[in-house]
Amino acid sequence: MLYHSTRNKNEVLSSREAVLQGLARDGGLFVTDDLERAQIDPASLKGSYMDTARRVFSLLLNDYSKEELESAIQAAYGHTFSAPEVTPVTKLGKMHLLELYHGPTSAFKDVALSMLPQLMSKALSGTGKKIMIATATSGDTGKAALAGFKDVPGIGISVFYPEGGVSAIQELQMSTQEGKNVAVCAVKGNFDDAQTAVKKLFSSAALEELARLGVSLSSANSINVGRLVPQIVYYFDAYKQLMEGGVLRAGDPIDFTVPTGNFGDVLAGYCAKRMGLPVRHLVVASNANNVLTDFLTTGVYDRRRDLVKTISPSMDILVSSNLERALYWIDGGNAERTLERMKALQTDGVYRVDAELLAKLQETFLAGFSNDEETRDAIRRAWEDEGRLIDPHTAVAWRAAERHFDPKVPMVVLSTASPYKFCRDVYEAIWGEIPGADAFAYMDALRDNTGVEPPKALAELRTKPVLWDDCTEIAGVPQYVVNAAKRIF
Ligand SMILES: N[C@@H](CCOP(=O)(O)O)C(=O)O
Repeated sequence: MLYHSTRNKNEVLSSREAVLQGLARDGGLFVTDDLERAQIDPASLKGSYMDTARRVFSLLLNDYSKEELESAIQAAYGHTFSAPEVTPVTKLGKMHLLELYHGPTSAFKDVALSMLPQLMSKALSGTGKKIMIATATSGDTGKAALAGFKDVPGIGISVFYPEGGVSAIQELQMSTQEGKNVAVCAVKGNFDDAQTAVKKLFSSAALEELARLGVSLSSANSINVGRLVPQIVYYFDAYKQLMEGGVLRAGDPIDFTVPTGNFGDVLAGYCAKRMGLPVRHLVVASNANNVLTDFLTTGVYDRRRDLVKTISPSMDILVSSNLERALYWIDGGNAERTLERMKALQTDGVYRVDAELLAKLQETFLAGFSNDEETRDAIRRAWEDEGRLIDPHTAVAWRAAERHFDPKVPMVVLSTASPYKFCRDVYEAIWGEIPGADAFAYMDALRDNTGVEPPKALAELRTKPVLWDDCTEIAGVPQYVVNAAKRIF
């Protein structure tokens, strides 16, 4: 399987090269034109999560050897997830919940970020190369990337998160990170600023400075194809679990609702569809930063608005990077038009797609958004009516799913994080404020009121020393990465 940029087809890379490089030189994202050749018959889905992973990886990452993939899969999923199914499907009222938060850092990012370090290490092996990873996070990717890459030989990682723009627990997860090859820094700006700064690194003087140190740059965000591929697995695996549970038969349609920020997770569902999974609709669920709902309704992508801080901070994003891949594919693989749109987004902050392309997008992608009040209401209803404790991002998705639910087609809501990452907002949504309480008092109160135990790694944060309190202006991101590389290598 070969990969090239969404913005031009001239630079062609193998999957291991694309994984190592992260982002194309022209700023585009790596895509393959051969998804339709990578078919998986739903009737053939059986066995464990690792069996499903083997199927998907051997098709999309076929320049890795069978032995390399096997050892990566064992390391990623053999013992790191607390659920035997890795990503179990459970019930939430008349819908299904795909629980993606049983990994080491309690967010769906663990599924891919347990695998990406394996893929990078194997691609690096024997080359003598060193890699510096720069990652922007609105809360979840950062910690999962730090945990995944901690002390991986030949690889360093720096993570940038918006100051005051993540939950207290998310910030502590990152600021207490140990490891000789890591760096964690808040930025004076929002996630979009951080992500733009990281993307610009790939065509900046910092790239040359890193090269002089013998270091190449890469990314652990979902712009890296090595993040996207592992996320395709759980769509197939959810379908398999529903077949095994007698909810559907091979070939029956299925709908998914995905809480969406950078569009990587929902795009993985779209890839699964193109690979033969009978996905009918993918509901794109947003919070008050509803740029995607507007786009999928009107065809106008307009980021010229203020970013709103919400109780679902991981989705506080206005530039959804992976939409670029969806547009490339759905527009028939047209790199020129993708480039034009992305240029317009960069220079004018807006682009429009024509009615034909909008109609094609709407065949698969539906949309819906919730403000914070509606999100709190959904968290409370999930607990009081269904006995399920859900995090704010899952609550946003559940509300959007309710709006698009069709009783004839199973609806799977992606549950992307443990409610304990957002214990204050989750508790307050159900029982109201505890005056003067800190995040851990809310964690305890949530456990006492629900009987649901917090993940051990989150509970242990209360005694961990803070190791990182760096903060930089956005303009300081390149130098921070270079300095981190000098320290690490
Ligand atoms: N929601 C993300 C933002 C980055 O998304 P990614 O999937 O591209 O890494 C986060 O929690 O950091």
